[in-house]
Parts: sequence; C-alpha cells; structure tokens
Amino acid sequence: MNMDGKLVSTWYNLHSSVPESYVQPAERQPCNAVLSTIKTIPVIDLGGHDRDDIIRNIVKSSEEYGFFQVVNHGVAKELMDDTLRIFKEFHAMPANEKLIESSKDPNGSCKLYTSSGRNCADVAKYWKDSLRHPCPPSGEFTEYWPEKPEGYREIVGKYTQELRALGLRILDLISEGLGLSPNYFSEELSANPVLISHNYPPCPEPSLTLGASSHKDPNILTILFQEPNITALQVLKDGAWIPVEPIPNAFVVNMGLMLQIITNGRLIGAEHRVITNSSPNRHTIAYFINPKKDAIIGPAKPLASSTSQAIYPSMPFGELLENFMNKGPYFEAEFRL
Ligand SMILES: O=C(O)CCC(=O)C(=O)O
Ligand SMILES: [Fe+2]
Repeated sequence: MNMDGKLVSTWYNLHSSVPESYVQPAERQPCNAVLSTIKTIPVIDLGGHDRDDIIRNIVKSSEEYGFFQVVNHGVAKELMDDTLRIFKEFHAMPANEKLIESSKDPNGSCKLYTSSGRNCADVAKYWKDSLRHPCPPSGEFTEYWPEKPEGYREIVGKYTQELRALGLRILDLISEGLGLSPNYFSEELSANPVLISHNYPPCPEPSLTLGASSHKDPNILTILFQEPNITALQVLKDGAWIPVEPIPNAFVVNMGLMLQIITNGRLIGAEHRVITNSSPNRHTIAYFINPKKDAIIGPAKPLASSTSQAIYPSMPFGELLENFMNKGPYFEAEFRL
C-alpha cells in the first residue's frame, strides 16, 4: 500500500508494524533516548496574587527550560472541553469530509496535512495528521475554516480570542520582567496567530517512530492544550528529555525562536518532540503567536546594549522564517553574529 500523502488516521489500524518510511534513524528512536532525571517542567499559578513572584517564576522558567505550564489562567474549562471535543470530532470524520472542510481557502492557508517532515534534515515521516489555519483577531480567514463539526467556527473563534488574550497577558508579564515596554508584543509581533490541531493515532511500534520531530517553534510563543492522561510531549534540557505530563485544564507554554532572538538569547526556544503511544488517539491544540511577515525581528534595544551586545542580526520575520525552513538544525549557528 502506498501511504504517501495519505492521512495516518486512514491506515494506521491496517498495520501491525510501523511502515519503513516511518522508522526513525536509531539515534532518534524513543527506545534509545536519554530521559531526564528532572521529572517535569515548572508549573505557574497565574491566579496567584503576588504579581512580582509570577513574573520572576515565568522569567526563570523561560530562561532555564523555555517551557512551563500555567494553571488558573482564566480560560473557562467548558470552552477548553468544547474545543477539544470539536477537534476530536473533526479528526474522527471520514477522510473525504475532512478534506472538503479543510480545503476552502484557494491559497491553502487552511489545510489538513499528514506529517512528511518539517525541513531538510528530516529523513523519516511522522505519525500524525494536523489541521492548520490562521486565526487573526481581525476575523480574516474565518470564512475558510471548517463548518463541520457543527459549531466549529463559533467555538474555535471564541477559543482563539481567549488564547490571544492569555498569550498577550503572558507576554506582558515577560516584558515587565525583562524591562521591555508594556504592549511590546501586542501589535505586529502577534498579528498573525495560527492554530494547529494535531491528531496522533495509536501506533503499533512507539519505540521506533515519532509523532513530531525534535524542533524549536519558529514563532514568538506557543500555547498548547494537551488532551489529559496521555504523556507524549518531551522537552530537551542538558541533553536529556523531560516528559511534559498533562495537568487537567492547564496549558503548556513555550518560547519560540523569535522570542529567543528578541530577548538576545536570554529566553530559550527549547527543542521538543512528540513520541507516540500504542493507544489511544492523542489530540493537542497548538496556538502559535506569530508576527506579521514584514515585522523586523531582532534583539530588543534594552536587551542588547553596550553591556551585552546583540548576538543576532535583525531581519523581517518572513525572511527569517525562510532561512529557518531551509537550514533546519544549522539555522541557529549560522544566524548568530
Ligand atoms: O502536540 C504536541 O504535543 C506538540 C506540538 C508541537 O510541538 C507543535 O505543534 O509545534
Ligand atoms: Fe512545537
């Protein structure tokens, strides 16, 4: 059977082993991974009353791990549950219906794809299907979003509005902690958010394959909602993988490479990856805060002064992204001044 381009969800249950094209090279196979002795990433209570303490914890976690989880973040549990339900129902629809619902944009910004690898360094495929579309605050693109399952646009529209507010709130806390002006991120640096709903089907040989490659997100900030009870996301720290166990109703927050550049390397866009499980299906919803294509990305003035020189050049986001896609893992070393 030729699986090229076919959604993993359409054929995964026909196999008792992982097809050759999905077998990762030995050094990337989860069975050969060094797991961290650190058991989890920091958890930050956004409902706490000591604002300075919250800021200190956010900055410290972002410097040390590039990742943390947030609880008491203010997004209603009902909205999170409804959004997860909508995406579970979407991925459970027949393949032809999913394709119709995700192919409304003639320019292809709203799409359903299966994972063929992210960049030039990928040699094997990844065990997942993903639905992606822009979700800007302007409401542009909503006409291309799926209309099924029923309520999709209303629920996902509300969810993306709430996630934007949460993202800007976290970025404001970061700005305050680092001495950047309030609202530093609230205009062109966050104007082009994108939502991706990932579906990782059950896998017959989780030790050989991956759900997502080891990567850094090429954006400002990512807010991830993980389905409860399934641990599969891992963060690299000091050469070892830390599992990110889902906490009920929490979000995982991670710094993107653009935030690493803007903070002149102070906050880290950490490598992370996704392993697979033999059961059940795993769903996650990733909200990516992205700049406008022509926004200039470079070290912020207060963080790259005479005492700590800029370690990165400045460049429009669109150009930087192209560089990142072309160079893959070599990007950072070549991009540094
Ligand atoms: O699904 C996950 O657990 C992580 C997804 C992710 O890293 C991404 O979409 O960039
Ligand atoms: Fe990611």
